[in-house]
Amino acid sequence: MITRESVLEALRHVRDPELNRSVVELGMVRDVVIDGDSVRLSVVLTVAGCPLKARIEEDVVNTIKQLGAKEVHVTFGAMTDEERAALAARLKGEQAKALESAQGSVPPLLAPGSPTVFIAVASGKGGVGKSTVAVNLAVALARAGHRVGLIDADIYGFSVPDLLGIDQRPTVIDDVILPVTRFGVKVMSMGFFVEENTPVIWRGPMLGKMLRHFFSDVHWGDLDYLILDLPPGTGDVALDVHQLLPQSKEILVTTPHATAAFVAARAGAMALRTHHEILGVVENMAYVTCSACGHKGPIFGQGGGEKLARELGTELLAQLPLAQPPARDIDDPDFAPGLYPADSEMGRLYARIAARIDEKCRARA
Ligand SMILES: Nc1ncnc2c1ncn2[C@@H]1O[C@H](COP(=O)(O)OP(=O)(O)OP(=O)(O)O)[C@@H](O)[C@H]1O
Repeated sequence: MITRESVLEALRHVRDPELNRSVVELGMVRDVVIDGDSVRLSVVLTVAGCPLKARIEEDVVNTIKQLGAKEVHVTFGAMTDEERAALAARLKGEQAKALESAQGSVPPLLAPGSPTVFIAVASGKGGVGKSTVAVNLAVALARAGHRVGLIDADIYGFSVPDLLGIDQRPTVIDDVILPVTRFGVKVMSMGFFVEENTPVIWRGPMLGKMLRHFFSDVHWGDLDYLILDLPPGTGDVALDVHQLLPQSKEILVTTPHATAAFVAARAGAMALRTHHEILGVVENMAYVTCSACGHKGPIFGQGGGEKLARELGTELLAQLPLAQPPARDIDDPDFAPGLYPADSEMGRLYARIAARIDEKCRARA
């Protein structure tokens, strides 16, 4: 027999996709009324117009039907301002607990004992594919079952939302920001907070502050990896990230051209000075594969990645070909202009990089 208690018990397993908490635990399930094999209830969302409403409804209905209910009627409402403030305070409290023993300005997730591995993706100059590597690496780690976050720290030149095809904005509960989840990766970008394509004209200190907010005010939940797409070069923001994340590891992206590798070496030298462990070098746009005969020919020079890895005393993680993600219907909800499918050659190369990185990080842990 279906009872109010059995419904609530079953719904404990339904999670709010953004907060990754049980909808019952979050106090979202109200007014459960049972009438034979018909169940009525209301679900209060954190914010009206929550983009994940349809998914929550589907999960709630399916779960209750599994109890044997023939009809399930769900009505939706939104939390009151007071309820939302209380929830935000609770989320902040949890975040604060994780940093109880953190010192100074060390961000929450870096509290001693936190298992999250930070990986900054850096390059000497722009346009070498740093953001593409950051995005595809993050998704490859998520595809392998890891819990992954991605911060677009390239504040002036944010491109992560575009590469991942994100047009959604993050949900904000009072002053707590919930990252946007796409392809299993929790994403935060400056691009979410500026008007369509307007230039960011903030100066260094404000940018540093923004980054700190990305750590302290974003509800990341538990993460295995947090990937940071750094701005190119060795400017203020990159330096800020280095200081902000003393335990971060680093990946350097370069093209095979000797000049690109020379410039990338400067970014690498900064990582070494700030005692960041360099996990390896990714040489991007290393060659083109002839579609007729399969021959792999260099196009932007040769040897830059290997030379850079040698100079920095690290390994060359991969040489990636010049290849665009396959064109897809732009209205396809799974379309992401900068993401390579898991079953493509590039997808497999990224899976290999992710596995190697995981192996290295685990070995250290
Ligand atoms: N291996 C590749 N093959 C073909 N195109 C690529 C490859 N890697 C990146 N690109 C393309 O090159 C362009 C620049 O890539 P991306 O934005 O990732 O570079 P970036 O180094 O992050 O640049 P910036 O720092 O200026 O943002 C994009 O259009 C991207 O789709």
